[in-house]
Amino acid sequence: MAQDIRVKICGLTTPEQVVAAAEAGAAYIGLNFFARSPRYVTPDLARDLALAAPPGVAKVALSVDADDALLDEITGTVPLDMLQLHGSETVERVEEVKARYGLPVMKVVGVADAADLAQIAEFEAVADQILVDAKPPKGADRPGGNALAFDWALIAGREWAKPWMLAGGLVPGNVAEAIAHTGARQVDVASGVESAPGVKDQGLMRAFVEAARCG
Ligand SMILES: O=C(O)c1ccccc1N[C@@H]1O[C@H](COP(=O)(O)O)[C@@H](O)[C@H]1O
Repeated sequence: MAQDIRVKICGLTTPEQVVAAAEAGAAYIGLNFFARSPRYVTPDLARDLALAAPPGVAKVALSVDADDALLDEITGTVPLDMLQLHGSETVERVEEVKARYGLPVMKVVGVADAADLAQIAEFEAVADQILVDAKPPKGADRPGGNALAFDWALIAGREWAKPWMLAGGLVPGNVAEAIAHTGARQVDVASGVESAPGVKDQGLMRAFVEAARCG
């Protein structure tokens, strides 16, 4: 039986990819403003992508330790539903961003071992959602989008007060198992539905959403 799982497809770079993600059943699309990412988009391109999204699909801006100038430009150019903070932003910075832009904030917590989970409790006090992602490997040149999974057993059976998403190394072939292990009701994917870095594949997006919902 189909489960009510919400999927975020992150790092879309063309209007065609946005339409394909929505048709595949994505509840959220992610627009990536981290300049070193193969999924990076300028605010002007992101505006076109956001306008290509059908009503009901939430548009999420991913940034990494962005200053106010960059967030001012992004939020002033792109119609958005949520800000995803994917760097080493503090609890105080999350509060500032929420107050300044009036948008829901999803804070990312990178997990490699049990000690990292303490951060979730800190951030759920201030963020609207938590994205639980794999911690990047040493020497990685970006803090996410590394096709790396963490040990899902670390969060099996955990419950948090705020809505949360699972990310990190998810692909059509493992997303059902990840959901079964962790109890996630929302999942996020970037590299796992691509034919090349930054190029989303319609068939993989469909397969991912179907696997997430149907197991
Ligand atoms: O996708 C990126 O390039 C990226 C760059 C910088 C920060 C975050 C990034 N992506 C986020 O990471 C998760 C997991 O990625 P993956 O599925 O393991 O490739 C992704 O869903 C984005 O939210």
